[in-house]
Amino acid sequence: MSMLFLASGSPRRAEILKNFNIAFEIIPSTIEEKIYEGETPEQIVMALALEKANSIVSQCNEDDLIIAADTVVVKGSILGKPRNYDEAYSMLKHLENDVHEVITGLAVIQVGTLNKIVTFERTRVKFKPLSDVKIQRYIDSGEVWDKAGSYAIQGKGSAMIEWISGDYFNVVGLPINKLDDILSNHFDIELI
Ligand SMILES: Cc1cn([C@H]2C[C@H](O)[C@@H](COP(=O)(O)OP(=O)(O)OP(=O)(O)O)O2)c(=O)[nH]c1=O
Repeated sequence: MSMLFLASGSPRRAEILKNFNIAFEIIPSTIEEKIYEGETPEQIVMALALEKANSIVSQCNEDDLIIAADTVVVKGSILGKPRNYDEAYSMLKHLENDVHEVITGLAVIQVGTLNKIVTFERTRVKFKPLSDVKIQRYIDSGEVWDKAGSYAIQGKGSAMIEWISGDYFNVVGLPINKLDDILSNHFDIELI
């Protein structure tokens, strides 16, 4: 019997997929997220998503499908996860009172055939103005650490957001609307 695998250690990605009546297992990928020089954010997130998916192929069976994703925040440069307080502070300072993009690369591969679909989704997000004190308090809340761009739209970060344009779930890390199309059109799997 074929199985669906999510190659991710992100609890958010698993939560999004759990909304649906579809069985899946989690195998976190252990790839080193290296920097791809000279490539666009879209190329980078697609390459990383594919690399994450490929990294668990040896643990699956021929009929299985693997899903993986990679999310970055983009405003001029690419903002990944903050490594320390100063990085979190400068990311949030850079994002406040302006519009940025959240781009998620999505890869779905079929183990036996190595048939693969790799794509990306983009969501625009507008932050409201944030005082320095507010930024400090937000970092102190502890929410920033494992999040691209140092915020979580699904958490306290929601209070900093004026509007978004595009798929909300793409910001949280899994563009579910696009994943639904891929599973349905290419692999005969219906989420709904
Ligand atoms: C912008 C934003 C990002 N994020 C998260 C989603 C991703 O988990 C994380 C970006 O890091 P990723 O490297 O995409 O994913 P990950 O390392 O957490 O998990 P894995 O590679 O094992 O799948 O940022 C939020 O949860 N909320 C947000 O609003």
